[in-house]
Amino acid sequence: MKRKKIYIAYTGGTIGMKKSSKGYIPAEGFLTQTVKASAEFNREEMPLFDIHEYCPLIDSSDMSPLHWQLIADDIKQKYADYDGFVVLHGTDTMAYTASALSFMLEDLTKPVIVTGSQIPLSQLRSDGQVNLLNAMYLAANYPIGEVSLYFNNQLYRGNRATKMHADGFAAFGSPNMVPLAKVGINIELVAGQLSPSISNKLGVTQITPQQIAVVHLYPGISVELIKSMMTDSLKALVLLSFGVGNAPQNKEMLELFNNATQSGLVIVNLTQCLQGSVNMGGYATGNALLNAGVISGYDMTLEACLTKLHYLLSQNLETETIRHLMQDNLKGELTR
Ligand SMILES: NC(=O)C[C@H](N)C(=O)O
Repeated sequence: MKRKKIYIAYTGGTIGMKKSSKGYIPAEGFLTQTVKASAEFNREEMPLFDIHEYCPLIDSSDMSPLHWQLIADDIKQKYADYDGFVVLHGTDTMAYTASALSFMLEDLTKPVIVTGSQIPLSQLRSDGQVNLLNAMYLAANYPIGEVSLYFNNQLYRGNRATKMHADGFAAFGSPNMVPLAKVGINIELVAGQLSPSISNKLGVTQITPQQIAVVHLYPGISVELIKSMMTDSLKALVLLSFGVGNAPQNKEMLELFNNATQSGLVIVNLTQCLQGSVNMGGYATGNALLNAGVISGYDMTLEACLTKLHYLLSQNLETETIRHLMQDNLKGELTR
């Protein structure tokens, strides 16, 4: 059988880093040489691959929407030449990039798997080798036509994943959705669907950086503080509320939200809880937000919500359309 071809977009992250006097920093050429020289990656059962090393390689804390655009455009340019794509990325903002790509890549039928590691390949006990090897293997043999995130034996939907552990190998979870696949002695497809037909056509929606505020409510939070964030250039505000979407019944705050939504600000209600969904009909404290024009983010992760807002706000859509689409399931990012 013809060996599949995988394109590896290597953007940076711990996986290819080396020690320096200031801590780990990206090391040019190191990962590419290591992987190319490794017998394991070149076994017959493995796909053929090309690695495109980005310049400069970055720690993912330095990622921005401009980088999401670079990665999406890169995949589009190479789309017809490869069977699948692996994006090597730092773990810190990996879930944001995976979510952003899931919205930006339109009519995707080939697998795009984002992965990385907690310990660099250059160090003892690195998780980089298994993560990359499995991601490449899955991209070649389990063509799930969506953006996913592979880490520690689990393949998650990209826009459902979130970083859960700062220093453990099980760095990611998907609190509101079962994984697409589990990797053990056998590979088990759970929610993942193999692409019924593969096409070489791919669309990319251009995104631009947007002014979006995130307010994490806490008992006694000052309304003045929230007000200070609501400048004229603000396009959207994500409210991280209590429980099923509740907020203090503070008249001044509700008035502030009401006036803001009436003048076109998109306010999305997400729960601070890691699992479960917003239901503003559950309590009077949530209902008051609904009456102030706040919309539900259902069970989206913050990463999915923020990147979806970037995606929609970049498209010259009417505010009402954005509000409507924010509450629709566009790429499997929410359950309703
Ligand atoms: N494990 C990692 O990759 C963390 C690193 N700081 C990054 O996100 O680039």
